[in-house]
Amino acid sequence: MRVVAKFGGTSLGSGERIDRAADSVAAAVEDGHEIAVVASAMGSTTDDLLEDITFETDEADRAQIVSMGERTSVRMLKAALAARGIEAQFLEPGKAEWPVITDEYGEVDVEETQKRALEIAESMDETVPVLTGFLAEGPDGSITTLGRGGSDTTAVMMGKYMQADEVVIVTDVEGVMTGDPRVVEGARNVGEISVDELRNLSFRGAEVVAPSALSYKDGRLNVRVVHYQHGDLLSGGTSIEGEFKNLVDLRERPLACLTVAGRAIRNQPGVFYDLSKALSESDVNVDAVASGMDTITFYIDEEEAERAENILHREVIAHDTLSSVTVDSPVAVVRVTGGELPNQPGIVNDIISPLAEERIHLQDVVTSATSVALFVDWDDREKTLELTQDLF
Ligand SMILES: Nc1ncnc2c1ncn2[C@@H]1O[C@H](COP(=O)(O)OP(=O)(O)O)[C@@H](O)[C@H]1O
Ligand SMILES: N[C@@H](CC(=O)OP(=O)(O)O)C(=O)O
Repeated sequence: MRVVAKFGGTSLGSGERIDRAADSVAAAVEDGHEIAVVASAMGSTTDDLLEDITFETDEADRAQIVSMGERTSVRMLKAALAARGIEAQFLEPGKAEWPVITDEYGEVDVEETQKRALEIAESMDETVPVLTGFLAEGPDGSITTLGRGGSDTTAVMMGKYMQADEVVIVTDVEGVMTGDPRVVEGARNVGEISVDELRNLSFRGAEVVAPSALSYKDGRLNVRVVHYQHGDLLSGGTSIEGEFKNLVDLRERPLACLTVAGRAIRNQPGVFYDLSKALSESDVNVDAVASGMDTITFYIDEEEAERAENILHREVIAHDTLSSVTVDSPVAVVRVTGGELPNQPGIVNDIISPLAEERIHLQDVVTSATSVALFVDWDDREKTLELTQDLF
């Protein structure tokens, strides 16, 4: 198997941990696998270096300084592998074989990176390449970075472009857990998770895999997260399933939009609970919820509209603070999913401006970490789809 193994800062936090990392790589190589290593900076080195920059610097000097973290790690790992009789070679920006090349805007030059990654892959039957994670090389040969947490991105990108079978992210947790084990009690390994689900979690703060890394996950590449104490790179942990896709998708069936109005409804948390409980007890499936200060809107399948209207009406009668329920249908929803939505300031504006220019009435815009849902009149669905097609 061809595997890219990424060791995060925590798994390289001491000499002992580096020894452990080298043992696991050596064991996999001895079992006949082709292994490439992507290394982060040891422990909190990146944070420490950034904290020490107390003076004015430009981006180029800053990148040079922080790069020392990863550049130290690859030397350590290469030497630790050599001590185990494993032929290894460290790679960093500036070396002829270095693969991660960016253009003048800091975007990865896919063609060049892919070409170089394949060249490295061809050498893997003889040597273990040990690459600095997080770092890239600009068109003028300068060092740049892929942003915080960028080693995960290096690893999945290299996995894809080296045509590896698997990327293993080695870290200080058993895998993707039901909650952050540093905070919640009794967190357990989820075992399997889809790439879309994990991207949502990552954009919402689960550091375990950097969200931008997952954009490189395609269907044929396995990505797994394992604990550094597990020892075996080739089993265990959490498996990340599926393929990352940029998608503009129209829900095929029309929705109805049911709006309950009431005084300062948003400040009455019990009211929202009562309304959704009533719907869920009657098995009404809610597609989306949008709330304003004095309204809560439920989007549900149009066929359920009359039943749901009656259910919500009973709640209006039962609550003094609620005044009415109204229904608007048919409504269409177009969902834009993917890209780097949360990292693109103004993206929602970019999505809705063309709709405004065409005088398409937007009933609601519901955003999540990785998607934007546009609720429009049913008759405007094709036009909305057309106007959002060219986003990616
Ligand atoms: N749902 C989650 N599952 C696993 N780890 C999580 C989750 N949410 C947050 N984390 C945190 O992510 C950390 C691992 O990410 P990070 O510190 O960046 O590791 P590394 O140094 O290996 O890159 C864990 O120590 C854990 O506290
Ligand atoms: N060392 C870099 C890159 C990185 O990905 O680190 P880690 O794998 O330890 O999260 C940072 O701290 O941002």
